[in-house]
This record gives sequence, structure tokens and C-alpha cells, in this order.
Amino acid sequence: MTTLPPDAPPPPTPDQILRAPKVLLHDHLDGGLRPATVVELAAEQGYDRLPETDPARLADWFRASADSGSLVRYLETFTHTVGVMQTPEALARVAAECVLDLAADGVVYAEIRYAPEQHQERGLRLEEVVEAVNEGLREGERRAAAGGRRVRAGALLTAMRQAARALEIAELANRYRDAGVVGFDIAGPEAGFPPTRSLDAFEFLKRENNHFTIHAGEAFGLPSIWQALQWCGADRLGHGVRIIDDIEVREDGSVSLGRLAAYVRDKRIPLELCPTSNIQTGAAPSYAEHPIGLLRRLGFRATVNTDNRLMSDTSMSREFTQLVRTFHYTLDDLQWFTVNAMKSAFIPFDERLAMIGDVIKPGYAALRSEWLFRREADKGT
Ligand SMILES: O=c1[nH]cnc2c1ncn2[C@@H]1O[C@H](CO)[C@@H](O)[C@H]1O
Ligand SMILES: [Zn+2]
Repeated sequence: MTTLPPDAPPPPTPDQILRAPKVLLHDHLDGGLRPATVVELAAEQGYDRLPETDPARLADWFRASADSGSLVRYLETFTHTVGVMQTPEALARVAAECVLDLAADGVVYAEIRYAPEQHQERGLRLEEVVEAVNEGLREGERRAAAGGRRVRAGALLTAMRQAARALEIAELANRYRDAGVVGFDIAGPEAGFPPTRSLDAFEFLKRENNHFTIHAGEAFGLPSIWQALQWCGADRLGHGVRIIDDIEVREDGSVSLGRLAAYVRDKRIPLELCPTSNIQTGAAPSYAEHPIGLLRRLGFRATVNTDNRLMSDTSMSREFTQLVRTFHYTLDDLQWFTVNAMKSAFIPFDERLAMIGDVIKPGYAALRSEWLFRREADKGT
């Protein structure tokens, strides 16, 4: 008797999703603290403005406050996380815990972003901020490896759109290149602060052959994406989810792309999609209606990300689980998103290829083969 694999592969189990190698390109350091750490750091630093001091209630508060449907209100919650990240020790601790949490979730490569300029309330120099975070990231990698989980983490330095320090932060990112920092980003409120405000920073980075991503096409639509790509030269789009506004789906199911959407797809511009965050800020109505389904079908370079694990009470596994439930994705789909993300990372090409060939593909192959053993086990033989 010949046993054939099932026609439709079984949906990945929660345990398989957890064990699947994952790559995370868009995760904010100040959006991913453990609730208990926020409480402890607040006590240590005498920060008395937390809305709750019980970790479980504080976690609920973050999630509920971030559910406002508005990016500007969503961003207000960061006052409290940034408020307790003002010393080298706090920054290093948060960075180390971030890497440990990602490793425990099966992430093998991550780019973690934060805005150094927001961590100077107690007089730290920008260099001290960057060095403290780098130290924490390395510590997290070491502790994860000691626990049997290997993960690599790089930092992205973010400049806040509403401040006018982008060039200074871009220079800082360039100085710490090959020393823990892999690129640059701008974030903050989108409406009223177009990417071209920071043009000098992007032009500087291009002259230095350095890499950057831009938060664009989240709260604001196509003009923001267009500027980020065609004026600023972004390598990737943070969110970019509003590219859907340039895609027409007709009743008969046929699809046509406008010039900008076609450019994004043809040039393989990576989209750092963050489904849960998008629902919270109102950039997408629900998981089922999230543009990721269509973008994946059309072959855009789509990637899956967490954005802010604390505010969204999420993880890479939870984002993948939602997508599996909503779009019936298989391990092949999850591998596709993961390979897309690894191809789009800001580390050197040979290292990306090695991660894909030696870590990601073998990881998914091992998971795909498990049905063989499960069948034998089910038979009780
Ligand atoms: O989804 C987002 N869109 C725009 N800005 C964001 C988002 N998530 C976080 N930040 C902003 O980035 C800063 C540095 O990490 C955070 O403090 C927050 O203000
Ligand atoms: Zn973001």
C-alpha cells in the first residue's frame, strides 16, 4: 500500500507556528516591553505617571488605549514606555528582554527600532543610548543561545517626524554601522509630516550607501508612499498598507494596478505589514479585510510584523496564527513571508542567503515532514 501525502496540507498547528523560524523587520523597542518590566522600571526610576501599577491591568490598559482607531492616540501610549527607558541600565534590560522574548517565540532574525532622541530626558548622550541598547541586544543573544535558541538582532535608529533631528540621527546610524546598527527609519504621526521633511537625512544615507525604511502609507495614503519611494529613495516601506488604494479589484475578480502599485510590485519593494497594529490604528478594518490577503496573492514582497508587541498584545506567532485562521495559510505561505522578510533585511546578501538556505528552509522542511510521523503515531504502531 502506498500512503500519499494529504491533498491539502493540514493547517499548521499552534505549536508548529511557534517552532517555525520567523523573521521580524518591524518591531519597536519601546513598544515591546514586558508589562512587569514597565512597572519595575517605573518604581526604580521614580516614574509616577503610570496609569496602572499591576502588570496585568497595565497590559490591558496598553491594549485598550491602543485600540483607539487613530494613530495619534495610539502613539500617546508610548509616553509611559519611553518614560521608563531613560537610563543605560533600563535601556539594556529592555533590549535584552526583547531579544529573549523574540527567541522564545521562534524568531531567528530581528531588526529592532527605537528613537535615540527620545531617551535623553535624563541627559544621556545619543551615543550612550545606542551603546546601552546594543549591549542589551548582545546580552539577549547570548542568553537566548545559552538557553538553546539562536537569534540575531540588529538595531534600526528611528528619527521622529515631528522633531527636526533626522540628519543628526542618520549620521548616528552611519557612525554605528557595522557596530550593531543596520539601518535608519522615520516614525511618528504621518499626517502633516511628509517624508520629504527629512530629505537631507535620506540624501546623506544614500551618499553613504546606507539602508533605510520609512513609515509610510499607514495613517496617510498614496502620496506618502510615493514620496517615501520616489523622493526619499526608501529601501522598504514601514506598513505601506495603503498601497491597496492604487489597486482595483473588479466584480469579475480581475485586478489592475495603478502606476505606483505596479512600481512597488515590479521593484520588489518590501512592505513591512503589521496586521494587528493596522486594525488598532484604523489603517485596516479587520483581519479578513486586511490587504495582506490580496497583496500576497498578487505577489507583492509582503512581510509580516508585530510593530508593538505590548500595545497590540501580540507576537510573531500570534500574527501568523491570525493569518492562518483568516486566510487558511499553510506552512508554505508562512515560509514565503519569512523568506521575503529575510531577503529584505539590511544585513549583507551572503548572510541573508545563508539564513534562508541553512536556517529558514530546513526549519520549514522539518515541520512539513511531521505529518509522516503524526500518521504513524495516530495509527498507534
Ligand atoms: O505604527 C507606528 N507608526 C508611526 N510611529 C510609530 C508606530 N509605532 C511606534 N511608533 C513611534 O515610533 C517611536 C520609536 O520607536 C515610538 O516612540 C512611537 O512614537
Ligand atoms: Zn511602526
